Amino acid sequence: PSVTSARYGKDNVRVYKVERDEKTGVQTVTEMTVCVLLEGAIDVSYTVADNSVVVATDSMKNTIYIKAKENPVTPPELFASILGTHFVETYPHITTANIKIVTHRWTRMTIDGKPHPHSFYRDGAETRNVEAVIRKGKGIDIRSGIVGLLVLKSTGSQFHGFVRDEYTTLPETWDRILSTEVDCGWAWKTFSGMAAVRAVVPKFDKAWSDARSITMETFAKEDSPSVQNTMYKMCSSILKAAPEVEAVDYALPNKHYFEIDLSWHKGTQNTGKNAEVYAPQSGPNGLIKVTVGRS
Ligand SMILES: O=c1[nH]c(=O)c2nn[nH]c2[nH]1
Repeated sequence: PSVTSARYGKDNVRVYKVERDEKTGVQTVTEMTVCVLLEGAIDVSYTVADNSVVVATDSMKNTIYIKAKENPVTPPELFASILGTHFVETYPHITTANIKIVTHRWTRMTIDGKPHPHSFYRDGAETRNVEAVIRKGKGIDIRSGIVGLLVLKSTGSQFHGFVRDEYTTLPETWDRILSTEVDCGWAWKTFSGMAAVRAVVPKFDKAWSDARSITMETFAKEDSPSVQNTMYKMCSSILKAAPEVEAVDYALPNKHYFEIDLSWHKGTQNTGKNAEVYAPQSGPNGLIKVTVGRS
C-alpha cells in the first residue's frame, strides 16, 4: 500500500491581536481561528515512521503566533498568504501550505454617539473566512468568504411553477418567508506570489464589504422567485464589483417556516393571507448551491 495523498498540521489555533494607536488612543482588535495543513515529501513519516520530515504541529502553532506578531493580521487574505509562503519557503520538502482563517466579529461599540476607542461586541456568529493554497513556485490561490450571516425576510419571496406530480404536496406561493444562513465565497485569480498579493491588498476588504452589501441588498430588494435565481443575481453582482475575482459561489440552506392551520380552534384563520403565527423548522431544510464564473 502507498500514500495517495497526505496533509497534516494544527487546527483551531485561536489568535487575538490588538493594534494600539498611540496618538489617538484608539485600539483595534482582531480575533481569528487558524488552520495550517502542510503537504510535501512527508510520506515516510506515515509509512516508515521517519519523523525527520515532520515539522511538528506544535511548531506550526508557534509559527502562527510569531508571524502574527511580526506581520499585519488583516486583511486575512494577506496574513494567510504570508503564513503559507513562510512554510513553503522555510522547509525544502514542504511544497504546499493550506491555510484557513476564520475571522470573528468584534464590532466597535458606539457610546454617547461616538465610536468607543477600545470596546467591542460580538454582533453575530457571522465570520469572514479565507482559504489560501500556497504552492512552492506555483503561486497563491485564495478563496474569501462570508459564513454564518443569518437573514430573514417576512415577505418578498415566491415559489411557484415547479414540477407538480404524484410526489408533490408543496402548495405554490406568491408570498412566503425566506430565511437562510449565508455561506458565500469568491475565488481570486491565481496570484503569482506575495508581491502580487501585496499589490491588491486594498481590494480584499473592498470585495468583502461589497459581497456583504450585495448579498443583503439583493436579498432585501428582490421579490425572489426562488433561492436559485436570487443567489445567481448575487453572484453576478459580485463578479461585476470585483474584476480580480474569477468565480463566486453560494451554499444557501432554505430555513423553512411552516404555516399552522388553527381553524380547529373556533375557526381561527391562520393560513394563506391570514397566516401570522408560523412554526420555524430546524430540519429538513432545502440546500441550494451554485458557482458562477465569468464566461
Ligand atoms: O427557492 C426554493 N427553491 C427550491 O428549489 C425549493 N424547493 N422547495 N422549496 C423551494 N424553494
